[in-house]
Amino acid sequence: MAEDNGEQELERLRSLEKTLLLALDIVSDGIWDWHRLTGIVKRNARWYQMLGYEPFSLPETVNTWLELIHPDDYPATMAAMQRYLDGEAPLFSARYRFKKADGDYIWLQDQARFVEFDEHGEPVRMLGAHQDIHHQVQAEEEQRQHQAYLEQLNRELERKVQERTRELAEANTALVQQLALTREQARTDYLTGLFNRRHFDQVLNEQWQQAARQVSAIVLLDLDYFKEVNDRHGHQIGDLVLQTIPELLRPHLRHQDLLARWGGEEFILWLPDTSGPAAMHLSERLRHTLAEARFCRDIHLTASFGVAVCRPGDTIQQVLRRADACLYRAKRERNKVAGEVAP
Ligand SMILES: Nc1nc2c(ncn2[C@@H]2O[C@H](COP(=O)(O)OP(=O)(O)OP(=O)(O)O)[C@@H](O)[C@H]2O)c(=O)[nH]1
Repeated sequence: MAEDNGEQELERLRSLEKTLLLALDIVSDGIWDWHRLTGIVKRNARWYQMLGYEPFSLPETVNTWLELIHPDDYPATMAAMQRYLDGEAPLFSARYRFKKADGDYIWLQDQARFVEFDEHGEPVRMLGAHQDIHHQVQAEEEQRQHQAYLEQLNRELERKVQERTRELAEANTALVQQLALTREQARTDYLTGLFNRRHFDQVLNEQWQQAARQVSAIVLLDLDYFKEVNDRHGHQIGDLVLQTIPELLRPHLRHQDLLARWGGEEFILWLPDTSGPAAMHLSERLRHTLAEARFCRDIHLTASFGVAVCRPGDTIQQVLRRADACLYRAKRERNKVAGEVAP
């Protein structure tokens, strides 16, 4: 009776194992079954089919497995197995390339664990399942390459954007510099470096209303007999002399005084917050300075000055006309400062 029960139990277990193997067969592409004591490794027909070998054509040993693993994946696979054997992992799990019958490799996912132990608890049987993940790995690799390509494109784009931004910034700086230069040139007399007549007019117009509330003066300065300098020494020397004028005048001026070339050998000064007598006094100093100066080629030169005071209600033109009239008077004698007769 007891024997019968034992037989039935064995039969039940065999049937259960068959069922489990069938289930494994469904969820995997190949099953391997390693008996530790004999060293035999059984592989099912699907395992051979997956790899393109004739069913059951390879030696049923562990070496068959070891020889078919791609050399590059071998160390990591062995390390995974060692971790499981050492109890560091709950099951053996590794992903590696495996050689097919045609010599190509396919990517496999291999998972296994011990399923039987002897009476001392030592494992005697390991059951494993192979999964063909070749397409999945290929897709992952393609995805990785695509991602790397996109990142490369992105870096390239960023580099180009940076380059373009730098170029634009440089172009912008050059433009700003060019604009500043053009503005500077537009208001500067090219020969003397002084403000030109246009800029003098502009500044005076801008500040006139404010200036009209305080006393100020305009001085016209015209070099005497300058034609003779040109005639005797040539136009280039004449230019040099004209270029020297600002250096001689500037030391006597304040920063708020506006000096400009009015045209030819004529200069103009606007002296804000300056009374008539103060303007006359300054003009005398300037006249004296020019008369004392020695220009190139030991040229002596004098200048005549017309000084007009800005009164409340005056227009610029009125003051300029008066300064011109004074200059006209000074020119009668030359090397002379003429101011307005007090009304
Ligand atoms: N070298 C040079 N000469 C200039 C320039 N602008 C004007 N002149 C000269 O200045 C001279 C002015 O001559 P005039 O108007 O007769 O006056 P002036 O000889 O100074 O005589 P007065 O003003 O009457 O004392 C002319 O010979 C012009 O050619 C310039 O930029 N460079």
